[in-house]
Amino acid sequence: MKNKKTIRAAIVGATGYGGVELIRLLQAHPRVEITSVISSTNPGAEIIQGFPHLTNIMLGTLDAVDPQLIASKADVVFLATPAGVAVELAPQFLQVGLKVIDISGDYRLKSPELYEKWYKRTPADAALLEEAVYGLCEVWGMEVNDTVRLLSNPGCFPTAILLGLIPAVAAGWIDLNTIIIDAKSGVSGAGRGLSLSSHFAEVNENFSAYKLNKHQHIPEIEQALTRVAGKPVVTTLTTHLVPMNRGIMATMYASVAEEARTDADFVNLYNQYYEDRPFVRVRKAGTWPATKHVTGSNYCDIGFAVDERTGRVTIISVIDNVVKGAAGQAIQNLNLMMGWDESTGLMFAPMYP
Ligand SMILES: NC(=O)C1=CN([C@@H]2O[C@H](COP(=O)(O)OP(=O)(O)OC[C@H]3O[C@@H](n4cnc5c(N)ncnc54)[C@H](OP(=O)(O)O)[C@@H]3O)[C@@H](O)[C@H]2O)C=CC1
Ligand SMILES: CC(=O)N[C@@H](CCC(=O)OP(=O)(O)O)C(=O)O
Repeated sequence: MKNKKTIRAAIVGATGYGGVELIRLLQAHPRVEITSVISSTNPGAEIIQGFPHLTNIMLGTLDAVDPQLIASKADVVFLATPAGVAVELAPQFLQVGLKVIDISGDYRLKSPELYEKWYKRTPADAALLEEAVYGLCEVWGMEVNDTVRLLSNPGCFPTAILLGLIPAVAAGWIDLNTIIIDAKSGVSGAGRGLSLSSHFAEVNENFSAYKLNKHQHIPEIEQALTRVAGKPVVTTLTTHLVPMNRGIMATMYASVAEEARTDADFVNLYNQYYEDRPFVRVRKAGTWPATKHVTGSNYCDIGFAVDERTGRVTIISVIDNVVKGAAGQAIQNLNLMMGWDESTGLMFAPMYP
């Protein structure tokens, strides 16, 4: 597929938040044609029936989940489906020769036992878990190329958290035993399905913590940090739901090593680490990002505050969960798989206000 001028893409889960965002971004991508949008529950329906905002943009009807049909129409398939679905579907799509980009958590953990423990589901085939490439572009983008058949897109919280922590961990600037992560997400992170916890009256004017010490992103974060550090890393993550549609803010705390004394030290380190990476923006010392600074975009913005009094650093990292945390990063990975510039079709500014 490398350097092919254009490719044809199919989207499974096209009626969910991640899938609809893939439609929005891919329809404006200069080298991708969306040739199939797929629904397991409503094949045959017109896509604009449920999504009037796509009027005049996306025509046609939803296809069924039929690997042979999809392979006849597309080169690559995005899976924007709930946990457990890609375990079943990815092997079928690979079998018919499609490339697979999975935005669920099904292929992120290398250990089947860990997946079973944290997701409480049957894990994917161990050989496919081994084969899947974890596409955190700014860190392991060099592994994403035309040989990749199965690309596992990082989770929304892990994307913000890992981009915020990895340069400091790689440099040995923070004490690995002291990392605490406090993260907040807008409600779209929970998907489009109805549930009591995402009900307006439950979320509006409210701020709640959930899945304490049980969040499925904990092993994903630890797996990545362990890989970077070269020794086991464990961490505490508390996730919160905040009354907004999009956005994740991850606030990380850790004790700093002697050589990392000031905000400016961190700014320089991160600017070096992310040099030439178009989607990470490091804030100047003394200024910090807010979720609105990245809304609707593929950016991750990061800022720092070193406290000489406590010897700790606070790192703040923000993303749009549906873009950089899902559809945008998935397209960034597709660009790398295709040998295209990683920013192709993704260089739009955030929405403001
Ligand atoms: N929302 C977010 O910010 C992020 C989400 N993710 C992950 O991405 C995935 C999708 O998330 P999101 O879009 O929010 O979820 P949604 O619940 O909004 O959408 C999921 C879609 O999957 C489809 N689906 C459900 N079951 C099946 C099945 N058995 N076979 C095929 N399709 C099925 C449904 O469409 P239909 O009924 O029409 O088939 C549904 O619209 C999840 O794994 C999520 O954890 C990752 C990062 C961020
Ligand atoms: C607000 C909210 O509920 N967010 C979800 C994000 C889930 C997600 O994106 O799941 P995977 O990355 O594991 O696929 C959560 O915290 O579970």
